[in-house]
Amino acid sequence: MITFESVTKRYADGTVAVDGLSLEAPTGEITVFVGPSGCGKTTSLRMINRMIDPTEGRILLDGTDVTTIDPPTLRRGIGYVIQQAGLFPHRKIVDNVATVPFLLGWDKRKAKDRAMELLERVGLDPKLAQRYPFQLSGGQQQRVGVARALAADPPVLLMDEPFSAVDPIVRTSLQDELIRLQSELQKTIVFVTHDIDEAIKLGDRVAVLRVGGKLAQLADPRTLLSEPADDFVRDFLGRDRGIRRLQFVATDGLELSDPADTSLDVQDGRPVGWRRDSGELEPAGTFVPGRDSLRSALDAALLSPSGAAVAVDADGKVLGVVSRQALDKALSEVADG
Ligand SMILES: Nc1ncnc2c1ncn2[C@@H]1O[C@H](COP(=O)(O)OP(=O)(O)OP(=O)(O)O)[C@@H](O)[C@H]1O
Repeated sequence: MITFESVTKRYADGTVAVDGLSLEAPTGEITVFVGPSGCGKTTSLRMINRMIDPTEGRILLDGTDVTTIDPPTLRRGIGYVIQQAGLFPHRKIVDNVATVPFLLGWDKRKAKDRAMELLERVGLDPKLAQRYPFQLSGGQQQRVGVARALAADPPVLLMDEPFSAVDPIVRTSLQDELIRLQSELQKTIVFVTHDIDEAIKLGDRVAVLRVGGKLAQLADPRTLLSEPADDFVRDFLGRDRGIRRLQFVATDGLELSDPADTSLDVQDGRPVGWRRDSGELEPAGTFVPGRDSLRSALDAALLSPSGAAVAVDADGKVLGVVSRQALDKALSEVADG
C-alpha cells in the first residue's frame, strides 16, 4: 500500500504543485490520479519513486517512509512507464526489456528469456524482439514500455499518461490489455491521466485533483459518477454522466423473454436478425448478461429496430430477449438509486 500523508510540494519558484495531499493507494489495486493540466498529477507520482521529494508530509510504501530508502533500492521495486515509452533508441526491443533484470545481476540468458516471456505477455509478436524502437508503431512501443517496467516483477507500477500519445483505437486496446494483465498480476498501480473516461475505465479508485494540487474527491468510479463531491468534479466528469453510470450496473437480473414469442430469427442457436413483416432482416444488437453492463444492453436495444436487446452467452448463443419494458424497469430502478 502507498500512503500519502499531508504531502505538499512547493517548487523553488514558490509554485505549490501539491497541497496537503492525503490518500491511500491500496495493494493490488489501480489508483488513478486525474485532473486538468498542471494540477500536480506527475509531481505526486514522482514523489513515490523519489524523482521528486516532498516539501512537507510523508509518503509511505507498506508503512516505510520512502525518503528513508535510497532511490536505487526503492526503484528496484517500482516499475515506471511514461508517455511515448522512453525506450533506449539504440537497443533492440529484447534488450530494452532485459535491461533492468540484467542490471540486477541476472545472467544474460535468463534476462533475455524473461524479456521474451514478457513481450508475449503484453501481446507483442516475438518477431519484434530483434527490432529497434523506431521500427515499431507508437502502440507497440507502449507495450514494450509496459513489458520493460514489469521485467523485474516489481510489486508497484507507476504509469504517467502511458497511453496518451496513441490513437483512440490503439489506446482502447492498450487499456483492455492493462486490465487483463492486472487481473493476472495484481500489482499496486498508480496511473496518471487527464482523461476522465480512461480514469473511470481503469481505476479501482479515482483521485480527482484540482489545480493547486488539492484533492477534490477520492472514490470508486461508480460513486464518482453518481455522487460527485462538488461542481468542479461534476464539470470535470462532463456530459452523459447518467448514461456512463450504467456501465457499472449489472445485467444478470434482467428479465428474459422467450425468443419464440418475438420476431427474432434464430439459426443454430444464434441470432440472425429481426424479421420484419416484409420479410427483411434487421440487425439484432446483443449483449452477454453478467459480463456486459446495462449500458451495453441499452446500446444493443437501441441498435435494434424493435427496441429489444438479445441476450447471448459467451459463445454467441441466444439466451433470451430483453424487451423494452424489461429495460425500462431496470432503468427506473437505477434512477431510483
Ligand atoms: N520543476 C518545476 N519548477 C517549478 N514548477 C514546476 C516544476 N515542475 C512542475 N511545476 C509546476 O507544478 C504544477 C504541477 O505540475 P505537474 O507536472 O505535477 O502537473 P500535471 O497535473 O502532471 O500536469 P500535466 O497534465 O499538464 O502534465 C504546475 O503548475 C507546473 O507548472
